[in-house]
Amino acid sequence: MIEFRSVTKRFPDGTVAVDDFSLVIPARKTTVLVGSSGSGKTTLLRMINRMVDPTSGEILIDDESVHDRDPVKLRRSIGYVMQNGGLLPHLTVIDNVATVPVLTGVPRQRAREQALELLDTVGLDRSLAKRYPSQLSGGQQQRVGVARGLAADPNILLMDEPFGAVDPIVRAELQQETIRLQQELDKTVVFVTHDIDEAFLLGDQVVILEKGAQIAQIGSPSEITEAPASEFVASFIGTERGTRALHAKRTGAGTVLVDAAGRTQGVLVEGDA
Ligand SMILES: Nc1ncnc2c1ncn2[C@@H]1O[C@H](COP(=O)(O)OP(=O)(O)OP(=O)(O)O)[C@@H](O)[C@H]1O
Repeated sequence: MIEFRSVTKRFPDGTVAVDDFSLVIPARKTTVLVGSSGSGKTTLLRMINRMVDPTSGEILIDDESVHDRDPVKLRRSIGYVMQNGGLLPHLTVIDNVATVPVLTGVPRQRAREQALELLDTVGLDRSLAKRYPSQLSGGQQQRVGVARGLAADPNILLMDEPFGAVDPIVRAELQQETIRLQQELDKTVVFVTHDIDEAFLLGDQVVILEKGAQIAQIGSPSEITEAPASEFVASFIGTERGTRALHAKRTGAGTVLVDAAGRTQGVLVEGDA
């Protein structure tokens, strides 16, 4: 479990990126922080692994303040996946994945074997292991980024707009892979995005943020769609535009619920009555 207690971050230039933020992030679930650009999502994420330290307040992991942890060790024990994959351009795929384990003392050969297994986990062919990041597609680079984030077998995985830079089809593939990985690996995932559809697809808990990381609403995707807490949330999730309005559609396989764009959102379970 990760807990933010009244956390504020004021940068030296006076910008208050996060203003008195409190949140409990349950273990082994995916929590998505979603909000428009500049709402403080990245700053929140980076305070978990101490890439950024709060000005005031506390962040606890399993009831222990991160402030009492060595920042380097803490950072290596938490997986972090960045938007551009965060790969080191001068290292091959396999060495990119093996870097953190080697730094923490795993023998190089063992770390490389584990790295190959991780390529399987994220759905990459092992034949890519010797390539450099520039020789991969954007989607492949993101998968390597995820493998890298998982390399230290962390309990916590932080993902910062990891699929922001890939095309919509690859993005959808990566989202499905993320769902599969989460079921398989059972990590505490904190995922940042500005895409509400991605948030609803991946999040067990979705936190909608306004400027200064003010929480506009927090809940499961269905709790939020069924009862948006404010005009802001309603317009953010698009209910006003009607894009999320569901209607029933009969198909050969039964009745499904589709949204305004024609995407299937669920299957209607019909009772006997
Ligand atoms: N090092 C810094 N110094 C000064 N201000 C900063 C710094 N880093 C971030 N900020 C400011 O803090 C606010 C929140 O930034 P942050 O990157 O956390 O937002 P975000 O929600 O992740 O945005 P985006 O989706 O654009 O990445 C912004 O106004 C940003 O300009």
